[in-house]
Amino acid sequence: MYVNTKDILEKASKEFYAVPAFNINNLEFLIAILEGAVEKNAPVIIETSEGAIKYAGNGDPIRGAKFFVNLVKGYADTLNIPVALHLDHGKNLEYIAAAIKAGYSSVMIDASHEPFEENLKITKEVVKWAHAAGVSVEAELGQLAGIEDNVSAEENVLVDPQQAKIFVEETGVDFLAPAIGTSHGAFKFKGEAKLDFERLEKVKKLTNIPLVLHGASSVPAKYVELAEKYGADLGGAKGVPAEEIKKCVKLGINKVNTDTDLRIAFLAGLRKNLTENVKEFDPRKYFKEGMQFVKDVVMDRLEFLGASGKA
Ligand SMILES: O=C(COP(=O)(O)O)N(O)CCCCO
Ligand code: NA
Ligand SMILES: [Zn+2]
Repeated sequence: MYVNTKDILEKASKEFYAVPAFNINNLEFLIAILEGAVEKNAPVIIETSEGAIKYAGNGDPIRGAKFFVNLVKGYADTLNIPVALHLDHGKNLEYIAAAIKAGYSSVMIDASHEPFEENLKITKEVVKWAHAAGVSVEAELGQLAGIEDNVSAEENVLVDPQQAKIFVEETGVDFLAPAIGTSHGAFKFKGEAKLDFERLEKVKKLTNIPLVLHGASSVPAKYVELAEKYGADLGGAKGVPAEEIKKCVKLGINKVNTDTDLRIAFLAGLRKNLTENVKEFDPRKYFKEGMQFVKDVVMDRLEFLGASGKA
């Protein structure tokens, strides 16, 4: 069933588990994710970046947003697990408005690159709009490094826990993404993964709302190696070890954004299948292996985040 993101995350926050938010750009990833969540009897959040909406709407945000709401709601309403649709990294008010109007469960207003007061002001506006339409809101404090889609920043700016308390009280935001050292994309961390757990613990205590971990892909070596075996060049790819993410969940992270892991898994399956079936030209056949790998990553993540069986 199609639900509000807040309902999924409030439950997770109370019971200290996390729900993955998986990015999609097409039908194949959606099917793989939802079938994996059904198999694990788990809640799941589907999210689209503004770039995904632009892609699906061929440049028109209203068409793209409606496309994804109808696709996700249509599929979710035939399932017995809770499914939410979230706008990831909303920066452009035209896209945020299109998502709210189309019927997204929630939207992120990412004004984290603005000074604190500006971020607070913009977020307050979006919360008013979204709540009037029954849509929940995510915001970000601090900045992640890393480039992906139209989301980029030079270096990490870690969240200030005192600011987080004020921010949540003043804006009424439903869930918050505190920057604690992760970054987007397949090439995270210069050296070892370094997440600021003390900072995270303080933010949870001071805000007491569901928290979001961005840049949470683990970049599993087995799919990197398989993709490279069939011609990809992902040299130096590195992610957040699952154990580190599990520590974050224990400290109050409840939504775990995952995009890169699905991209690499699909790439590995697609390259493998195309190489091994040179006569195949039916996409329903040559996409299958990539979809299976995406489903495997989804089920593994639902398991280690503690979302399995929580539908
Ligand atoms: O935080 C994340 C996930 O990051 P990753 O999967 O790269 O670790 N996202 O918000 C999804 C990707 C951003 C724009 O495409
Ligand atoms: Na988000
Ligand atoms: Zn992100």
